[in-house]
Amino acid sequence: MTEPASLTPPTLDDLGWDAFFADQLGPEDEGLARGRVSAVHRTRVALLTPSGPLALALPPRLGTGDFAVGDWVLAEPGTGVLRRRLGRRSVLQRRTEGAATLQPAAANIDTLFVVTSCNADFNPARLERYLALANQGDAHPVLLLTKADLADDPARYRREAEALQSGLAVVAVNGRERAAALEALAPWCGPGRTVALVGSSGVGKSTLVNVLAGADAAQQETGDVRESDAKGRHTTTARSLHRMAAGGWVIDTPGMRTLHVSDAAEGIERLFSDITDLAPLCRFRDCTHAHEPGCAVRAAVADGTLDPERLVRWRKLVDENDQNTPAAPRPGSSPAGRGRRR
Ligand SMILES: Nc1nc2c(ncn2[C@@H]2O[C@H](COP(=O)(O)OP(=O)(O)OP(=O)(O)O)[C@@H](O)[C@H]2O)c(=O)[nH]1
Ligand SMILES: [Zn+2]
Repeated sequence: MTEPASLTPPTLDDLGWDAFFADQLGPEDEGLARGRVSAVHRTRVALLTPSGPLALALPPRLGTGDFAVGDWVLAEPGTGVLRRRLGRRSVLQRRTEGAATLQPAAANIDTLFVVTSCNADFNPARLERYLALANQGDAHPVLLLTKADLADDPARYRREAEALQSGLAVVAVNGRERAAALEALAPWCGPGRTVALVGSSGVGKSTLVNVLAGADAAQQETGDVRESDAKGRHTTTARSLHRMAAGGWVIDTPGMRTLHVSDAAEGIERLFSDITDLAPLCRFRDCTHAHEPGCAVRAAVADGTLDPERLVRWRKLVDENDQNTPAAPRPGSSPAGRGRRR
């Protein structure tokens, strides 16, 4: 009799180990356990390794906040004592209220599924924030449209979604139709691949995680558990890595709903490449595309090739990002001189 897949420890390849991580090893790392962070709790970090689960033993000075689900670490076999965390290929991070530094939420993700339903939840400005986050963290975004079955004109949502970022893959998916959903998402979910889901409450993320990860996700938090909370709050703060039926891994990412962009200038630039690609054609090199003569961006709005609302949203997001991103100290500027009036 063969063991159920969920009881067989994954191989390194299964876990997503590849040359990017192998290249970070030196001779001194010989014999260390290579583990992938499967859950980050307030006081502990859980690993998956080819020899089974392992609890990471952290030195006293290190909090669990330095780790993200999906991270790769080297630890002493047996004791689980941390040696070091490996460099990340991608990371989703955000600044939480009052925090000075960015908090990593998930690491080494290949694909970020940005989930929205085809109804009032569909909000370009919010979706653009998620896309900027994915771009900035080097995770490839894919937009998932749920509840197309309930929409009068699902094609309209698809058109609007495709216009959010050049080349963006948009997939209509209904988690209540298991086989079709698995097939639609298969390109991103195979062995060694890691996906994460973001989107607002009620769009169908839990339903999709359950479809993708089946029994593995059911052991953890489910929509049922959360619904039992009368105030609609999450009953857990942990994020975790679930093995998908297709061989890859899915990270559910609670706590990434209210999204304030910061430190995401490059992600925003990629998102709005239709605007940023035009900027070099403006007469002034530092054109703000607001009032300057010879502005190629406003010309594109005038001739109908650029949606004026998109320009408004771009400006808002850039401003928000500037406000939330602590300015790097400029050479030669003293703190006292910075805010001075002339
Ligand atoms: N008709 C239809 N219903 C859907 C679809 N996707 C999800 N639902 C339903 O929408 C409701 C919300 O789905 P959830 O998976 O709990 O949504 P969620 O995004 O996880 O929400 P939170 O748990 O609050 O984060 C459930 O009743 C699902 O059955 C879809 O494509 N079509
Ligand atoms: Zn301009």
